[in-house]
Amino acid sequence: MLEKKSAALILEDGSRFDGYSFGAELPTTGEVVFNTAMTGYPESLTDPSYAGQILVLTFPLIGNYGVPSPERDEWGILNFFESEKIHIQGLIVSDYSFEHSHWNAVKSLGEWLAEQGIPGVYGVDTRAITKIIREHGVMLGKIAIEGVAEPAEFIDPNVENLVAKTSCTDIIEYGDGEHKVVLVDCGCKYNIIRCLLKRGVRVIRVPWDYDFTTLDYDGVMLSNGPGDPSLCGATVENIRKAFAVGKPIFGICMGNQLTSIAAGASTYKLKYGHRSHNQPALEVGTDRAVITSQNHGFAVNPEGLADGWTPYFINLNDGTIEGVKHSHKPFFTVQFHPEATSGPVDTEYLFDCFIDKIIESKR
Ligand SMILES: NC(=O)CC[C@H](N)C(=O)O
Repeated sequence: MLEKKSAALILEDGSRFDGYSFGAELPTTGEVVFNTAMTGYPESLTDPSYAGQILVLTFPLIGNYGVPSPERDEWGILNFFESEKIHIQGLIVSDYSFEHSHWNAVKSLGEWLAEQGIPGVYGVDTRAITKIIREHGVMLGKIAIEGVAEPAEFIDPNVENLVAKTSCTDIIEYGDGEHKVVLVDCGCKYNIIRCLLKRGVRVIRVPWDYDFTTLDYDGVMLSNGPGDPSLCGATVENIRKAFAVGKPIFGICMGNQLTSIAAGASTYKLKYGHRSHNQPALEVGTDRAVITSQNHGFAVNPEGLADGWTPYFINLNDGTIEGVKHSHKPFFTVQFHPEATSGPVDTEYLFDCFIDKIIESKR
């Protein structure tokens, strides 16, 4: 057992939660968000959409299965993580498991956080923190560590273009499948690439602001990504050009928000985000609901959507828009994660719909 060092999460409203440090002993500041999923911390921590955020996990027992091996698949993609590094700013848990056990674990969660310079706090009531955020709305926070100077100010990560910070900077190609899909990397999760590759796609991953309409492609995949969608004007311009090209477009999360903006809608910040594995979404015009994995703090206001565009899914908890689609063009998007990892795979069929649209549009 490590020697206990005190650490605390301090919220903008002055509330303070005292616990102990694990991971890197580096104070930090960021936007405090909560996720209610019971599993998937290796995937969540490496999801680039969490950039700038201090993540609070409501499920109490965390770290019990350690951190998986960094093995890669034939395309060079890490098998058990969603990107190359941890993207969260800090981690807050209730009951940290000092002793992990899993066939595939190569280290503990605390060691992994320490290695990557990310602080963690354990021994706090993460459900109490969540209740405060739900009442007050999303807040900034600081992690303070005993014996180390506290960050002077609360810093809001969303004023920066986090997509530009997490996107690739060069074009990367994966696979040799028959369908050429441009993947616009706004801070892409690896499972989007895996879901495309296993469906016979050659993936051409391009930076967030790259004018992909100059390339030869069969379809466009717009990825998830961190921060405020209204800061990604360059991507929105390129999506408008892609509307004119007319080839299939599929957007996920940030990709949904940017497509909706390109189609005339706007985005706003939710009181607190949707981050869990059990968000119910209704397919508009049907009786079919799907259980979805989500991780977003912004949402689409559909007012202003151009003719032909309609909401695709609606969140059954709060009625927010969970995607848009075009009535006669092969364009559709979702706010949730059909590539959920971890999380329910109910909506992975949407990748098949995308491939079907590509096949149809090639005819
Ligand atoms: N996962 C995502 O793509 C999130 C999109 C955006 N950053 C939001 O929080 O709403």
